[in-house]
Amino acid sequence: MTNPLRYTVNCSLLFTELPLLERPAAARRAGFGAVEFWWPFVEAVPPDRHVDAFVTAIQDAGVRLTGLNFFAGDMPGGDRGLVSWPKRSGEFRDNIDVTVGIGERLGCPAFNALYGNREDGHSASEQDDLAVENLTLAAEAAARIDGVVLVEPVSGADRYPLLTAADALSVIDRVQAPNVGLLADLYHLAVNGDDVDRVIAEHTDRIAHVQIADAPGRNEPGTGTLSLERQLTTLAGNGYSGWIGLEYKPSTTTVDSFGWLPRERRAVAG
Ligand SMILES: O=C(O)C(=O)CO
Repeated sequence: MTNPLRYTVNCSLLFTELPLLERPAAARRAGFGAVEFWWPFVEAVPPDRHVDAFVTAIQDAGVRLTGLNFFAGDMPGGDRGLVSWPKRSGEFRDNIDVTVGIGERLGCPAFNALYGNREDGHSASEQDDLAVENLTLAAEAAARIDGVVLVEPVSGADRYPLLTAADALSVIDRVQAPNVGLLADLYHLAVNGDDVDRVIAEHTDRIAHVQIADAPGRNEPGTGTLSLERQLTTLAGNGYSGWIGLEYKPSTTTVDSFGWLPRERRAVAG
């Protein structure tokens, strides 16, 4: 790839060969200077010692944390966030200060608030109204540390209602906070049938974070049919200067899966 973009390793999908706390150092050894994580604990409010161990692992590795997902429920079990869930909204609210607190300790600027699947017994509008309230609370907390809250269209979850960039942007418009932005995962958008080139052409200014994987397969770039190199170059040309999250499932070992990205381009300063 020949663009000036900055890459960050998603240590929830990469380096899963290793215990979670060893992954930041492994990313550093592979030549990267930045990592991102899905919520790294099993509960919304983990014990302080678990939070401290996570913070220390990142500090000791000498990498920066560029993104952290809020608690999103049981992800392996199919949950995709609590933001719009009436029954578990309290857990999301309790989690806001813990997540932003970790961000404050590590200088992390971006927090991904997965929206939540549709739930039986609650109307879509009830869930959407709750999501706006919760995203507003999250945005207020993140603003205290100049952070941004991300809203992400996701594929592969039958009852997750945000599939396209337009779906996420309509939520963001309702929240009306300046620090809520689109997480454009080029893999999820493409798999959901969105017109990724058009999203980039029309909405680069609303994209607060980008993630990539190739499709089909959600493996490293070059394993599928997506035009990731061209799309990242266009994003950069349109003024996107944020991080690119490598959020793919390595088709081989994690270290071998970085073959597509020359080592000298892995840890760009800044
Ligand atoms: O659930 C997923 O696949 C995600 O990308 C969450 O950030």
